[in-house]
Amino acid sequence: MLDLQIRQSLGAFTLDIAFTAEERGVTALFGRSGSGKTSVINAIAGLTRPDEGHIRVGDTVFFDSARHVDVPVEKRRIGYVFQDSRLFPHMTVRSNLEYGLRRVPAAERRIAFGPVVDLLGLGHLLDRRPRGLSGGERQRIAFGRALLAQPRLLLMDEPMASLDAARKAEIMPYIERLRDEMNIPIVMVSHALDEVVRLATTMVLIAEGRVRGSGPVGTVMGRLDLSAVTGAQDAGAVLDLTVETHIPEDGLSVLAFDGGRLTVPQIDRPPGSAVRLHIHARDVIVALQPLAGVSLRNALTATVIELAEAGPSSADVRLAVGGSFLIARITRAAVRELGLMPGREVVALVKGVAFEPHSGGAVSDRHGRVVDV
Ligand SMILES: Nc1ncnc2c1ncn2[C@@H]1O[C@H](COP(=O)(O)OP(=O)(O)OP(=O)(O)O)[C@@H](O)[C@H]1O
Repeated sequence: MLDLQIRQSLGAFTLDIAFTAEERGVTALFGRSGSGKTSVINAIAGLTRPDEGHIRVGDTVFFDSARHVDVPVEKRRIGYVFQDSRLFPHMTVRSNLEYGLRRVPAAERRIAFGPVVDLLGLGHLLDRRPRGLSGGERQRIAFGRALLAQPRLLLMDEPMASLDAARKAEIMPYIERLRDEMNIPIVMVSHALDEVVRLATTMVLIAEGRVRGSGPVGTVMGRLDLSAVTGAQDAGAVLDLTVETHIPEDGLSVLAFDGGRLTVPQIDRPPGSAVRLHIHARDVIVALQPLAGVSLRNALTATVIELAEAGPSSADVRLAVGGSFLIARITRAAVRELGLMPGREVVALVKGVAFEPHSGGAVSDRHGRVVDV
């Protein structure tokens, strides 16, 4: 368990942050510029000192003001990856990587050079120098260097912010592999919702130095009160499903979760794989009963949980589907005409989904694409 509770005055700005997160996977600190995300990871790294509170990772206490614990930066064994890779330009890729390894006594090394090079696809780059490599390649080397320093925790501050969309698409699968195969907790700062939805296990939404919501991504994204913080354009829910079966003759895959099944264009992952879907509120339609004679295949039985205004003419409807949530953005006139209110059973029709692969294994080129279903 990652357990953080800190108060810290930074000039006129006050950071007052508390959250817990699973150690497994990626904890994403998400918020606008200036909300305090970097200040939180600087405190975790030990680069700054909170006025009070505690920072713990599992049994390891980095900071605890009540117990006068403040482990110095170099003893925390935290890997830090910045927006720009900060590699040594005069050294080869191999030497840059070995720099991480050499800082740890041989007896304490449990992450070895070869597997990290394989994991990050760096084998063909070892004799090159950082100059001339793409931004994505340099960032992969920075991940490798941080990993080889045998960290207890990996901090990533906007690791994709300086990359264009194509490079970002290239590097995301490597971050997924880090997440799924290395068994090191990762705390990542991001202000890009697509990154958070794709990579995060736990999402911590930060605004003005405070946590507005935290928990599993699907739970945080499914809250209507937070859609203004995440960005109204992006309102929508996240579902974690499992590939149940493929229907090759129709080019379809059937995905299952505790609220039912969704049929999507065939995806390149074996049955049993975990798949994450980002379902935008504008792609969900609400009906009072199952519709006959429509081309949409995906209809889920749902219960209205909550309604909120989303604009002069629109409303967001939060729907429970099994243990998961969907959000539908519809007109306020429709809310009135359908008599929608909390507790009402409805049918949620899903028009489109975006794939966000969320487990190890091969990543196909379909991932990340928005498709109509
Ligand atoms: N040492 C400091 N002294 C005074 N103000 C500070 C200090 N450190 C941070 N701040 C202020 O704290 C606020 C939060 O900064 P922080 O860099 O943590 O935000 P952020 O969410 O990471 O933003 P960005 O995405 O732009 O990096 C900002 O208003 C910043 O100016």
